[in-house]
Amino acid sequence: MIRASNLSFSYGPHRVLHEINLVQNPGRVLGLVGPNGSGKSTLIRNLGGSLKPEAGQVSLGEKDLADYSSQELARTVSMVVQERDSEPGLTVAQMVMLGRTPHLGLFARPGAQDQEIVLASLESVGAVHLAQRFFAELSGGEKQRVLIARALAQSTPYILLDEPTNHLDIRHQHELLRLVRASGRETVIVLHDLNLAARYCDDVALLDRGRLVAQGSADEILSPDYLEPVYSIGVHRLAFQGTTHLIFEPRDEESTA
Ligand SMILES: Nc1ncnc2c1ncn2[C@@H]1O[C@H](COP(=O)(O)OP(=O)(O)OP(=O)(O)O)[C@@H](O)[C@H]1O
Repeated sequence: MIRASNLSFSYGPHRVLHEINLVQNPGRVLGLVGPNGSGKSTLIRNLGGSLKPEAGQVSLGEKDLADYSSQELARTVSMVVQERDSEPGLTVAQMVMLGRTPHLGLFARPGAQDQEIVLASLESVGAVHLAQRFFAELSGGEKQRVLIARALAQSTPYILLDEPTNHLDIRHQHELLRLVRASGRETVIVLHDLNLAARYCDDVALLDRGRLVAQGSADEILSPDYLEPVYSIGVHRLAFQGTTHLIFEPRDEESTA
């Protein structure tokens, strides 16, 4: 279980998260959704410990995040965030091996088991053929899959993903989210695509301008009542083969229709 209690966060003087109370329940994939700038990336970084709350706290399982050592934290939670600066000169295999670092002793070299885990992680994202390529030279979608493989190789009970489907083609978007669900890890995932959230998240938390508007089952939250005021767009729901699909209608079109 991941829990944020009364979490507030500011960049300098600008408060961007206001007293967030959020729970990822065991075994349930939690999606974070909300318009641009609503605070999703900032929140997920607070949940993973790369940003520290200004007030309130985060706990992973029974333990407060602030009580984890950095190595213990790296064995507990992996994060996939938007890669800004690629590590120069690293091959894909070396990049994924970085995920094993928290499990190696001081000065220890990766062993056969680490190599196997790296290979299995690359296999699971369909990227074995890229193993000897330089990471920096990959396409956006290839890089994204390698970053997921690195997080899987980290073998943590918790995984946090910030827009992991960014850059991926439609088949890889679905494959990736299926894989994340099947990995059985406690998962929080930022998604812009509300239809992907409807299909792959059990629960959804909706953010708007740094505040948590609502949290509940995906079915409850991904509905016109919650989405229309936050996104200022018409929302319709359609059931197709047992899955909810959302159809969006810009307000301008509505008024000119
Ligand atoms: N490093 C930073 N320094 C100052 N302000 C920041 C920084 N990063 C984000 N912000 C601001 O914090 C607010 C929340 O940004 P955040 O990236 O968390 O939103 P988001 O919901 O992930 O947005 P998007 O959907 O556009 O990716 C925004 O107003 C943004 O401008």
